Parts: sequence; C-alpha cells; structure tokens
Amino acid sequence: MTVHIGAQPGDIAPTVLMPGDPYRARWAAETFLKDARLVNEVRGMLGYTGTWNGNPVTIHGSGMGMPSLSIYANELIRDYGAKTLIRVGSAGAMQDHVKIRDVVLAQTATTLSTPSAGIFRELNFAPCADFGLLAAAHRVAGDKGITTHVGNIYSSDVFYDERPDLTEIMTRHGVLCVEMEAAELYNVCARHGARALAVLTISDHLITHEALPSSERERSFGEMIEIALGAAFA
Ligand SMILES: O=P(O)(O)O[C@H]1O[C@H](CO)[C@@H](O)[C@H]1O
Ligand SMILES: O=c1cc[nH]c(=O)[nH]1
Repeated sequence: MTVHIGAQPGDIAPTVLMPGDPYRARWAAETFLKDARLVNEVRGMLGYTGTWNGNPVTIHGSGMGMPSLSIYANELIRDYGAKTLIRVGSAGAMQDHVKIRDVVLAQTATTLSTPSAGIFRELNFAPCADFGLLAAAHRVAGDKGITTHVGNIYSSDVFYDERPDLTEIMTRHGVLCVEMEAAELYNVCARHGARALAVLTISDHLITHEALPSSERERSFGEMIEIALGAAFA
C-alpha cells in the first residue's frame, strides 16, 4: 500500500490504463476486462485489475490535472512496478480538421508548466510518447478503420481558460487539442524508464463550440480504450 493506493503488492499489472475519471475506470474495466476486481478505492480513486486477451491489465483513475496524475503515476511505477502507462482521456479540439469523436494520439505535449518544472528548472524538457506504443496505436486504429490524428497536444493546468491569445498561438502552430494530464505522464515515465502514451477522444471543440452528447460518449470512448489495449500488447 502507498499513501494514495490501497492495492496489495502484485495487485497492479505492469500495464495500466489511466482515465481522468474514476467512474470511466470502472466502466472500462467492466466492459473490456475479464475477471476485473477492485484493487483501489482510496479517496474514491477507483482502480481495477483484470485481464484482456489473457494479459494482465490495471485500469486506474488519475484524477483531473497534472498534480493528481503525477501522484498516481509515481506510485504506480515506483511502488507497484508499472511499466506501461496509457492515458485514455477526453480533450477539446483546437484545429478545424479535428472533429468531435475523433481520436488523437499525443506524440508530444506542450505546457506552460508541469509538476516537474521544479525538477527541470531552466531546462525546456520535451515530453514525448514512447514511439513503439505510438506506432502500435496508430496501426491498431488503422486496422479497426478508426482515423487518428497524431501530433502535438496542449496539457493545460486550467479548464476555464482566460488566455485566448495562447489558444490562437497554439492553433496557429498546429496543436491538435487540449487536455490536462499527458505532459506530466510523459515526464514521470521518462524519469523512471516506463512507456507512456495518451490516447484522447475529442469531446468538445474550442473553435466550433460543439460538444459530444453524454449519451454518445461511451461508444466513442470505447474506441480509444480498444486502441490503448491493442497498442499495449502489440
Ligand atoms: O476525460 P479526462 O480523462 O478526465 O480528461 C479531461 O477531462 C478533464 C476536464 O474535464 C481533465 O481531466 C481533462 O484532461
Ligand atoms: O481539458 C479539457 C478536456 C476536454 N475539453 C477541454 O476543453 N479541455
């Protein structure tokens, strides 16, 4: 057990999928894993372990924002030996050609700051996905007929943004979408030699202001979880 995870040694699989929402962790575990069992509920942050195609998998919430994800990613890697961590989250599109329900594979993640800023100090570290996972996710999605966008995303510290100037600069520089955790996941995994990827589903659009109805979210989110599982064991 750690400060934030009540799982016993051996309860966490080497491969961990991390949605922000703990209830999405429960839904994904019940939908995609065989013999899923609850391994953590400290602070209501649900984690489940089961198997997918015979492979052990944990699906564990990260909470919202990089400080929360950083705590869980650190403990999952350092205390439970997680080796592959894949974020499965929602995101807001920042490009016209990125549509609602589309899947984005985050090659790298731009930030203003992360919980790792104090470690990197003056270094402008470039957080990036594990290339093997990224390539596998792209291949798995293609095999399923799911179109993906691959590129730079923005990991923000705020959901209610007050900097339209920054959004405009990022849109002009090709940033695909905004979410709130991937950059720190990439930083922590780089630090500890673990593989990282963020697979994101566009839930709303910063340019058109469309939003995915809640009734449709489950099906779209299912595609991203299938891509993440396929990539982890490709
Ligand atoms: O859908 P999740 O994984 O929570 O991700 C996105 O949704 C939350 C904001 O509503 C933030 O966590 C953001 O990154
Ligand atoms: O962080 C997020 C997630 C979804 N949509 C947004 O605009 N921001």
